[in-house]
Amino acid sequence: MPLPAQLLQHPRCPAAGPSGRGVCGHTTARARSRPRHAGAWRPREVSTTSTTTPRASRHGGGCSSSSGGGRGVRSRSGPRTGRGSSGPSQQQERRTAPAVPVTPVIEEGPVEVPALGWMWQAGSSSSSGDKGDALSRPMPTAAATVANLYEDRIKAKKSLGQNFMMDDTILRDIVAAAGVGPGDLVLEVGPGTGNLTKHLLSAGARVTAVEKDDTLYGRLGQEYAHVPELELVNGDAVKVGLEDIIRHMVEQDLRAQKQQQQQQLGQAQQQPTSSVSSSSSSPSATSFEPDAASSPAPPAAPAPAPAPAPASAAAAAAAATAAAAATPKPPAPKRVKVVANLPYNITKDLLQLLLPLGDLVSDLHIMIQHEAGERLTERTPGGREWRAANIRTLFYCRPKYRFRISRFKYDPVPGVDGALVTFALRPPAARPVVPSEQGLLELVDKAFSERRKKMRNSLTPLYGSQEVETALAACGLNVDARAQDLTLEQFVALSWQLHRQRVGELLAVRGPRRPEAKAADAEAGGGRRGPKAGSARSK
Ligand SMILES: C[S@@+](CC[C@H](N)C(=O)[O-])C[C@H]1O[C@@H](n2cnc3c(N)ncnc32)[C@H](O)[C@@H]1O
Repeated sequence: MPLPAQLLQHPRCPAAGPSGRGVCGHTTARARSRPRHAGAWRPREVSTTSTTTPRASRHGGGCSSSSGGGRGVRSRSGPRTGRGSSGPSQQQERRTAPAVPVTPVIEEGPVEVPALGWMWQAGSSSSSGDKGDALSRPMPTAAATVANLYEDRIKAKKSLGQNFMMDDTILRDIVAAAGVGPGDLVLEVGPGTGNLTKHLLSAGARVTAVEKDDTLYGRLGQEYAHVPELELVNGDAVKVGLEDIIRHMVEQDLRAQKQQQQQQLGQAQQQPTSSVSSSSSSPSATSFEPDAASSPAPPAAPAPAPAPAPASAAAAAAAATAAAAATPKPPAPKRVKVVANLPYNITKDLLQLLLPLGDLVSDLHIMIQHEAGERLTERTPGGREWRAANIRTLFYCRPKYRFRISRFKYDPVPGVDGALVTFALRPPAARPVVPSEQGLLELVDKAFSERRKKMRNSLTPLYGSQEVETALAACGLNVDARAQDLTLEQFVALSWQLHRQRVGELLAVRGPRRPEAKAADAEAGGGRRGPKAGSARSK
């Protein structure tokens, strides 16, 4: 685990974990021998003085040993709009700040663990447009922010799956793989120390993050209090009502987009008006200039030409089209991206919650256990790893295994490696057509519940054995098939066939239906019909 030079393993650190690899990121004995911060992490204070030396910029707020009596990085930045004023020296500093890449500033000499909150100082918001300031400020590494937790004697909670990512390169890779860019809406589950959050924010996303741990939520809340791009929710992501939260994100953004569009329209309307009014105040001034120079008497202004009537209906249509093109389209709702280093114990529940939300969510990019990632992205039936979760996943999305992540990049070190997996969600209209989504999922769950049994036996609580055999045969499948032999398409065909058989039975009992009921049915079905029996051949 590469660490900044000054963040060597603390020899007595219990958090070094079983690996003993020094991933805890604690400070060296030298650094710790200095007066410990009253709290290495504090609510962010806004100082309007500019007294910071580069060294002091590493100190947390309130550290008695830091020059300027406050967090260097804060005092240096000056306020963002509405939060105090920046003195001339600060402005000068801002102008001259070199636009270096966002990398940790490694300094010589004794250092403290950098305080959390590397960039969200006044003037650093993406909305402020003042990037130079943010970029010139030291950014604590992911490892350092974790070390900061331990400095405050906060231990990682196993029950909450707290294995913090320690490698900024991986965090950047995740954000890049997720294609997060300016203006994107991102839901993060389990921000923890904010390690991933800060990379999402620095990519320009608006982030809503749900954290269950009260302590970590409290720390983030104070640190990012003045960051409008981040909204924090305290709660269990599985129970907090994620769908409502996501819907709210989309609606809020849509309102903001509409407001922005109206403002732009207002500005655009003002501009042509002023140019028209200036030209009308000195009509044809430019065109008459040469004549004015050669003749004392200005020529008479030509009579205004009558507005040309549209030569034809085609011209009128063209004019209407041009007018329509000039009218901006109303903004479209954005779909949300979910990016998270998930606690492994809630992966399954969260996927069940999020995969069906393809109308609101475009894709999930989640760090999960490597083995779980391999299983969920399996596409070939027949193996022991082919499960109900594969069918469900493929029904709702296209899963893709992106890259493996060594367990030694986390602290504490978990028992297994991680992986980044992407799930590109299908909007509801792009999913396979089935008689009932719930019915298909029940059929799949039941079929896999006793995977070693033949389906004509495992499905018996839902369907009779003969009924299943008939349906399998009608779909061109082996009547002895087991759940693990079938693809998603074959399950879809089977569910249609079973549905048809049931409807047929009902009709046989009730007798033929009246034509008007059939017509009503056809209308309700919207023309979306299932595949014909026999269209799904067994492999
Ligand atoms: C694996 S850590 C990831 C932390 C951080 N994002 C990182 O990459 O270092 C998982 C985070 O999820 C939080 N968490 C655990 N269970 C949760 C739940 N049910 N709802 C929301 N957050 C949860 C933990 O407190 C922890 O902060």
